[in-house]
Amino acid sequence: MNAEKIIVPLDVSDLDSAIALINKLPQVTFWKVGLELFTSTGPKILDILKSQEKRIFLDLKFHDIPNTVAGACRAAAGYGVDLLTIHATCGSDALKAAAEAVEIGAEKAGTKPPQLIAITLLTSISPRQLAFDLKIPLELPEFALEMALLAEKSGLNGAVCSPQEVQQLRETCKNDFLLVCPGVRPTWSEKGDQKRSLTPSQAITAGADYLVIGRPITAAAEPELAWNLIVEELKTFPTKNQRPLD
Ligand SMILES: O=c1ccn([C@@H]2O[C@H](COP(=O)(O)O)[C@@H](O)[C@H]2O)c(=O)[nH]1
Repeated sequence: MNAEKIIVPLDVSDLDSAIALINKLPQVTFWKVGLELFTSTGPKILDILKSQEKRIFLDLKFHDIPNTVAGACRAAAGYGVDLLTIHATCGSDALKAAAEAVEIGAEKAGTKPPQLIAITLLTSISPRQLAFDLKIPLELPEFALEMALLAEKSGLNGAVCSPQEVQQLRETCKNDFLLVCPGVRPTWSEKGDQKRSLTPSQAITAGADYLVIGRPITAAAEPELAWNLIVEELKTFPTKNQRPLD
């Protein structure tokens, strides 16, 4: 079912707004908790989502030295979430330490380890910014691919990439390497700060396992209508990669 491949971010600042959004969109089975909500309200939202049997993407995008990311991953794995993020640019030592830490943290908490996925390059970065701000001397698709391969080699379960790079990653990485795409924009929505978008059907056709779609749904005048339009669009595009998380 393609609707289950859509992850909606709870990009709000307080619990009441998060609960209101969850109640407004009961069809959503997979929610993302990110930096804003987790920093302002802590892990309470995870219990709320779990009590409603929702799947959870804890998108904290860890970026630090190996010892520190390992500690953070051990703690986050104890929450029993489905997906957890770390930046690939932490480097292989930190990625390996993080991959080991989620297993340890989950075992200690008696829960299933999250799938640890690496941010390859934020979808808000343009090729020009990669070259001139970040001074990375590679073409953007090559850099994203290298980051995904580093994550794969370091024992991670998948990567976060823009829909524009997902086909190349799908063709190069192992079949069971999860590819999660934010920066997805239906034709009728605004791009905002996203620089490397494709439409939901293009992203799925290119090989994305999951799409993260926020403002086109959550900031729409009628979020449920926006959700339905996206689900309708995806119905005509059978998925190549039927890989449920469990
Ligand atoms: O490279 C990345 C990594 C994470 N995100 C997150 O996805 C959502 C996208 O929200 P939209 O409203 O659909 O733009 C947001 O929570 C980001 O933190 C990303 O956009 N790009």
